[in-house]
Amino acid sequence: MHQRITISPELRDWILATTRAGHGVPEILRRLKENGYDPRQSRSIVAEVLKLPLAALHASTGKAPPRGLRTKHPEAPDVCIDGHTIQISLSVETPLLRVLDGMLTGQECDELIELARPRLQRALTVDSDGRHQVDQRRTSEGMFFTLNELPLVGRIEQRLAGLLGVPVNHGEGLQILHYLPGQEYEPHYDWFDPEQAGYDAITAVGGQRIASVVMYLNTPAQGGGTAFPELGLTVTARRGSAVYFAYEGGDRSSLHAGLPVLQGEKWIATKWLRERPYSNPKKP
Ligand SMILES: O=C(O)CCC(=O)C(=O)O
Ligand SMILES: [Fe+2]
Repeated sequence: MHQRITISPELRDWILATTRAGHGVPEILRRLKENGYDPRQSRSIVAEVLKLPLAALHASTGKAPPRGLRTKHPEAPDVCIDGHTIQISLSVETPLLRVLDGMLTGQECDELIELARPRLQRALTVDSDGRHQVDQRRTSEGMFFTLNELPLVGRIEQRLAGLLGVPVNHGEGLQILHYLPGQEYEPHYDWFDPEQAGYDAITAVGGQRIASVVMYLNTPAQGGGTAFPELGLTVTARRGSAVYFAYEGGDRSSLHAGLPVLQGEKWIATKWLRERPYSNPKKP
């Protein structure tokens, strides 16, 4: 399991001393990079030690923080969209996170699984040049629906748009993932690292990702929850429920993982949202 990012007293002292000596954040980030620190982690560490909002550190990288749309965060107890009621059963403010019960009906879950099953392929991740690649950190199988590909997909996308106040075309195509026992998705961020070589290519259309919704299509017999190690929180994978989390400007507390399935299998549908229009919905 991934450890919470720990900041050694020496590193903390060095950051404070370097700041007091008159060096700015860009210089501190440059020196950390020279010393082998991952830039995304460095920004989080510096933000924490200097008590700066993480988004402020984007300025140090020469990349603008997201300036497009932001999601509206659903508020407890319930939200009703087109006659479908979703229960907000847990709310966290940092990171912005909501557990959504009844996001999908049991029948919608079953239908999504059956539509996806014949189209599954080894799930990929996006590499530093913006290309999709096989990755040992992600051992599940998956597939993507295009936007509004089928009436069921379109209905779910409309529901998410209503719930989060972001038009459907800000969404990437719905991704279905299937995990077998032992399979997992190791801790990661869904937002793109501005320091990453392929950042400009990945964000050229749609801009930065601002939020994710992971919808559980079945209840694994054991394991398979979504863990947020910075919070010490694991969201139970339960058929029809979902976890929504937002991370505008890059938020390291949104670190999360699909825990290994211990028994049975796990199916999820993930929707990633961008700050600007990303997809062209298929006309119904
Ligand atoms: O499998 C999970 O619970 C998390 C999936 C996830 O993080 C993703 O699809 O980005
Ligand atoms: Fe993720």
